[in-house]
Amino acid sequence: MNLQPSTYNLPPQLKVCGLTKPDQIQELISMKTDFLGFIFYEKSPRYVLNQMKIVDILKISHPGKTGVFVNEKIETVTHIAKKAGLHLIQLHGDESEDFIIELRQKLEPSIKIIKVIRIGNNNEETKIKIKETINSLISVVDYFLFDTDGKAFGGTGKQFDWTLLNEFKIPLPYFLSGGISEENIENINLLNQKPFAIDINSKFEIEPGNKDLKKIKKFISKSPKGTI
Ligand SMILES: O=C(O)c1ccccc1N[C@@H]1O[C@H](COP(=O)(O)O)[C@@H](O)[C@H]1O
Repeated sequence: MNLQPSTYNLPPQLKVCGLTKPDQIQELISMKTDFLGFIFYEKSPRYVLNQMKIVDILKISHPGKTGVFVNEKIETVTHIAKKAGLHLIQLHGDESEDFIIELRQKLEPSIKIIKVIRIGNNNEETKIKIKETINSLISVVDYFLFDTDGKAFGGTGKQFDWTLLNEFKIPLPYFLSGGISEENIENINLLNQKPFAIDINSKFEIEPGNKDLKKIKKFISKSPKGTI
């Protein structure tokens, strides 16, 4: 294969989020996507249950099926996790430490929890919020995910100032997210502590929930995963 010279490096793992089409999911699996993200938030234009049945998700054979929830009831999260055979739960709202502790008790022990920290403008207030959130959640989650704080809970297509992360020691592996695209990924080199995974979504779509597989393929082939 004739690879073009890469201008960026990628972390070891890739998550593609906002999936709604079974044929695209199969192709992403054959492209060795590590995490498949399904959005269980009714207000999202990528709400998976508008396009697929829960049993269709159950039938997908892949070890990184991730359910994205926003301020959902514990009973709903645990019910969907079981019915869809999820391996990871991504909490993308304002879920508290107590909520996560209770959720953890009710989930199958093998299910990992990703807690999203949404990041606003680069200022003192934001820094304090990030520090406090990290410290309060370190022992109750498996991964952090840093995304941009915007009007919507997620899928904003907007990037936050990644250099803000250099101000903290991040005590868990983390996913980097928020408007990641071919144009801005090279800024990953500015990060002192590299992400465990990147999470791509709206910048790789033809329309919400309809992924641009050619674009994703090109993105991965320009820089094999694990080059950082
Ligand atoms: O994509 C959505 O519609 C969505 C809705 C509610 C919560 C999370 C959502 N997606 C997550 O948002 C981030 C960033 O996406 P983008 O690259 O900025 O489009 C990603 O982690 C998705 O899991």
